This record gives sequence, C-alpha cells and structure tokens, in this order.
Amino acid sequence: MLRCEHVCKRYPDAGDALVDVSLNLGRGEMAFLTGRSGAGKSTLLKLIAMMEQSTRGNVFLDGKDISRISERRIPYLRRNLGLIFQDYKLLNDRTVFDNVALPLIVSGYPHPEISRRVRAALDKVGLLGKERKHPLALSGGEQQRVGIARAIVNKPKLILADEPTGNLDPDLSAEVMNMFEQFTQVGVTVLIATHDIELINQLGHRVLTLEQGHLLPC
Ligand SMILES: Nc1ncnc2c1ncn2[C@@H]1O[C@H](COP(=O)(O)OP(=O)(O)OP(=O)(O)O)[C@@H](O)[C@H]1O
Repeated sequence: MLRCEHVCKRYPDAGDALVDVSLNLGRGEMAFLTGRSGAGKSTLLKLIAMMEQSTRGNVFLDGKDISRISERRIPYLRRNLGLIFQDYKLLNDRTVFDNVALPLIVSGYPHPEISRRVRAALDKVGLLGKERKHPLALSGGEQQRVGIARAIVNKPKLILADEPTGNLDPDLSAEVMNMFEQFTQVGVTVLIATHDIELINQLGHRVLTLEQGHLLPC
C-alpha cells in the first residue's frame, strides 16, 4: 500500500532531514514511526501526504508514484489519505458535523451522501449525537475523535497520524489506538508517528525507527 524507495529530503538552508529511507507497508498493516525530536518523522509523513516533495527517491501509494506529481493531481490523490494531527486542527467556529463533512464538500459529494457518510464516521468513533456541538464544547479525547472521523470519512486506504495521542491520557490513548486497530481489520493501512514508547510496547505492532534521518534496521 505504501512504498518508499531510497527517499532523501534536504530542506533549503538545512541539513538532510531524511537519508535513503526505504520501507514497505502492506494493506491493513499498522506501524509506529518513532525517533527523537528532529529525527525526520514529520518530514516523512509530509512526503507521503504530498505536503513536501522528496529531493531524491520515490514514494508509491497503492502502486502510484506520488513523488513528483503535479499540484493539480494532489487533491485527487489525497482522497486516499486520512490525516490526523496531535492538535486536532478542527475549525472551532463550525459544528462537529461541518468539520467532519469538510473533505466530502471539497470532493464535491452530493448533500444526502455527505449526511450519510458523516453520520457513519461519527458512529464509528462513538460521537453520533454530538453533530451539532462545537469542538470547544467537547473534551480533548472527543475532539481527537472528531479529527479521526474527519480522517476516515473519505474511506481512505492509508491513515497517517502525527502524535495522535500527544494530548490524551493513557485511557483515551488506548481507546484511540483501539480505533486504529479496528480500521486495519477492514484493510486500512495505518502509520502513526509517536514518542510514546509505552504505548508502542503495549501494542506490539511493527516499529520503524528514524535516527537523524536514517531508518534503523528492524
Ligand atoms: N520546513 C523546514 N525547513 C527547514 N528545515 C526543516 C523543516 N522542517 C523540518 N526541518 C528540519 O528537518 C529535520 C527533521 O524534522 P522533523 O520535523 O521531520 O522531525 P520530527 O522527528 O518530526 O521531530 P518532532 O518529533 O520534534 O516533531 C530537523 O532537523 C528539522 O529542523
């Protein structure tokens, strides 16, 4: 589902953020991406999310080379991706429904389909009934679940999560991980960048470790 081949990233006026990174994640696989601050985790996620371009090497999503695609094709290919962030990145002046509906509106779905899919996504994360609330009226765990509902509403093949449990207590973190594991049951691939070693050890999935831009052998 996700393949990186000899990926390098050098930011202008900065050193190498990624050096010759190669990896493969299969359909329905869940893996953690870890490493110290500055090791290159966010950079790798940004390359996969088409927010940055690699300096060298190739990234393949579902067999398609996305490393040097035109700006015009990015929104279309991003529909295969669900992105989740530590700080939720919700629009606080919009309702939960509107936040989750956003990717579908951008993709031009008809209104009844949007309504059906948003409700299904909120149901999956246990937030059905909170559609009319605003994010700030929800707990941190609930806000993160809104972010997860927004990430899965397009039925993505790959979920990328950058420190998704960074602001959550251990119980809520476990709940979020449990949700990710459920998505893998239906074939979704999940890559999670995290510093949370305890969580990683508890769950026992594959661990990809970056050190100064290099991927360490497993
Ligand atoms: N836009 C940028 N311009 C220049 N240098 C950058 C940029 N983004 C990241 N870097 C540099 O690239 C390296 C990797 O950064 P990155 O954010 O990918 O690390 P990280 O492992 O995600 O760190 P953290 O855990 O602190 O989020 C760092 O040295 C960082 O300073």
